[in-house]
Amino acid sequence: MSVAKVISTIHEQTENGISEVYLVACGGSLVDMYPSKYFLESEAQKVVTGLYTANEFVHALPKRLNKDSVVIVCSHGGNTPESVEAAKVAKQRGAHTIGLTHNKEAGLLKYTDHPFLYEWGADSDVKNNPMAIILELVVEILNVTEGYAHYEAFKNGIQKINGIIVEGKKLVGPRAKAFAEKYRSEELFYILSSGASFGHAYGFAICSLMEMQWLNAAPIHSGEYFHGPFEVTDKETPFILMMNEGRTRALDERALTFLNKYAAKVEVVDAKELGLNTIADEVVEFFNPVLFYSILCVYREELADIRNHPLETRRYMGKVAY
Ligand SMILES: O=P(O)(O)OC[C@H]1O[C@](O)(CO)[C@@H](O)[C@@H]1O
Repeated sequence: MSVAKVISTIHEQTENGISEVYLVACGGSLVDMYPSKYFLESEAQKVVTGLYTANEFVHALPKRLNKDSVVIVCSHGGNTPESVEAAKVAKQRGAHTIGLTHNKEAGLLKYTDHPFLYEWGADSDVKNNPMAIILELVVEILNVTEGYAHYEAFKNGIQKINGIIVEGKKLVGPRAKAFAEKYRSEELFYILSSGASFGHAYGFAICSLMEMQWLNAAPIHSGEYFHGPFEVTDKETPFILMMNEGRTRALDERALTFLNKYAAKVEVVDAKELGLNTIADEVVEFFNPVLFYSILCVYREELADIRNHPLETRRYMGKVAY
C-alpha cells in the first residue's frame, strides 16, 4: 500500500482523526525519525508528536496513547527486542501501528498493522529509505488531519533529493579522503548541527563514530554550543559542523564564526554548497538530514578505511548478553 493510502485508511478508522504520532525505534533507526519529529513539531497545530527510544516507550508509556494514535516503529533488522515490544504494547493499547524494516521475516511485523519493507544500500534511491518514508508518512498525516500548505513543494523535494545527493557525494569524495588523512589519529570528535539535522549530529556521534569506529564523540546543538560546550574549544579539538539550508542556518553560521576564530580543526559540511537550495524554501530544511546522512557516510567510510577499522566491527553487540 502507498504511504498516502495507508494514512487515509488509518484516518478513516479513527473516531476523531489522528491525534498523536509516536516515533519509536533504537539507535540508527531512531535517528532516521528525528526529521519527522522536527517537521511535525514545526508544522502541526493540533497533532501531537513524541520521539522515543523504544525501551523508554515500553517502560514510560505516554498516557495520551489511544486508539486515535499512530505509532511508527522502525527496525532495520526487524528483531530488536525493545522495538518489537514497543509495537506490541502500542497494539495492545489499540493504537494504529506502522512498522518499517528491511527484513521480511522481522518479528516487528507480528505487531504491525501497516508494514513497509524498505530498500537499503548505496544504490537505492533515498526516497525509498526509511528516513524519507517516515517523513512522507508524517507529511501525509499532517495533510489529512489539518492540511499542509506546502504539500506539493515537499513532494517535489522528495523527487529531487536523490539527484542532489549523487552530485554531492562526487563533490565531497576528495575532501572526505583528506579529512580521514588529517583526523586518522584523533580520538574525540564533537558534531554540531541544528534544526531537522540535530538528530543526525547525534546519529553520526553515536552510530558512525562510537559504534562503528569505537571513537569518543558527542553531538552539540549549534544553538546550545554557546551555552556550555564552547568552553572546550581550542586549536586541538576536532569539530564537524553540518550547516543546514533553511531557518536554522543562522545558528550554524554563528557557531562557524566562533569556531573559525578559536578552533583549528573544523570540518564543515554545507548543504548550501551541496546544492540543497534547489528545493523550495518552504520545505528545504526538512531535507538537510537526508542529504547529510548520505554525505557523512562517505566521510565515515574513508575514516574506517584509513584506520583499518571496518564499520561492521563490534565488541559487544551480538556477542555478549546485555
Ligand atoms: O534498526 P534496528 O535493527 O532495530 O537496530 C537498532 C540497532 O542498530 C543500530 O542502530 C546500528 O547498528 C544500533 O545502534 C542499534 O542497536
